[in-house]
Amino acid sequence: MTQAPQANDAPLVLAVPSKGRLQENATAFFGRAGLKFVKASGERGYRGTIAGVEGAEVAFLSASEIVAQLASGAAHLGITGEDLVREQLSDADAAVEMLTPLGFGHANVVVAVPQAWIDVRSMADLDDVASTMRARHGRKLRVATKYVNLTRRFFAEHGLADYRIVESLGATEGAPAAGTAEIVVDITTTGATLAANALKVLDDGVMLASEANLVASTRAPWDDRARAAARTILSRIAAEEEARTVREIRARLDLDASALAALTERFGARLPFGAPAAGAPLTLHCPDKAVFALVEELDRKGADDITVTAPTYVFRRANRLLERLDARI
Ligand SMILES: Nc1ncnc2c1ncn2[C@@H]1O[C@H](COP(=O)(O)OP(=O)(O)OP(=O)(O)O)[C@@H](O)[C@H]1O
Ligand SMILES: O=P(O)(O)OC[C@H]1O[C@H](OP(=O)(O)OP(=O)(O)O)[C@H](O)[C@@H]1O
Ligand SMILES: [Mg+2]
Repeated sequence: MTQAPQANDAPLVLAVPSKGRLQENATAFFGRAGLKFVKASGERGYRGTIAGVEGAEVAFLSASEIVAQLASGAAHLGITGEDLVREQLSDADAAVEMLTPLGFGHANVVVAVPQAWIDVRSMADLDDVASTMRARHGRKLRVATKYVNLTRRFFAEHGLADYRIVESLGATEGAPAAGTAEIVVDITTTGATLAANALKVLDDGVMLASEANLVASTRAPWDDRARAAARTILSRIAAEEEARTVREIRARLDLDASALAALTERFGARLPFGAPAAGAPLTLHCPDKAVFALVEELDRKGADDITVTAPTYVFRRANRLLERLDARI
């Protein structure tokens, strides 16, 4: 049984991107879940709280610092890119639990070569280039990247060994033109930066398809107070997520139990409030994709006043996010 949270327990630390590509989307994401950040004044805005949530502190950090704080246990929960988790943590599966992808911050980590290399389309072709360079000129292929670990792993999987990494912490795509490397490994979304630098992605050169994730630390001090705050936060996030993908359908229609069961089964719907009493309206929750097919079926069965709404939140006892967290801490 869980104890009542103690006031002197450590609070939950939620790490949120404070700059860069993920910041705006992360704040909007929590906002939709009814979680509003309040910046602590006088602390230069690096710390804050969540309006109406006891026992939680917000740390505003860069996406990469968030990974470090989750790994050390200084933060309990954080939003960051999967690319950074995979790059920065060699023991990601032990240190953190990826609770859920968030549907924003999509970007691919890719191997890109000069467009002028018209015969080089695959990692196997690149391997040939690297071997030839080594044999003919005694030089190793230079790869500019900040994704050192992901690159080593991916190249090893493709049996490519004749290369050298040139660590790059900015303007990586410019390295081939500047003459500091032959090829690059970098992150891309639109491909505009690669194109502007006359680079192309190899056909099998997508190392990782990344997006922003809600990530939990297994090493943070999960006192009862932090657990209680996590419960509040994750139940709101799950309630918003469930609501976003569900439609509520109400209708005037009398069906017997077996017809109702067949209907819910066929459309992946639920009866959130059970079978209606005689004469009472029928209420269904169905996946948004199934809504019109279900409406048409209700119509065929003689229903009237079929009313479809999108709920704001659906709080359910079964919470996938909490279950994932509870399994790890
Ligand atoms: N087009 C993109 N380029 C880079 N990162 C992207 C892109 N789209 C989404 N991301 C995600 O955003 C994360 C943070 O990148 P961003 O460049 O915004 O951070 P930053 O705080 O500016 O850090 P840095 O100074 O190291 O770039 C990336 O690791 C990746 O997960
Ligand atoms: O495929 P695209 O849509 O063109 O995006 C890719 C570019 O965006 C990122 O840089 P960012 O703007 O974050 O600058 P940074 O290198 O200073 O992080 C990334 O490092 C690429 O250079
Ligand atoms: Mg950046």
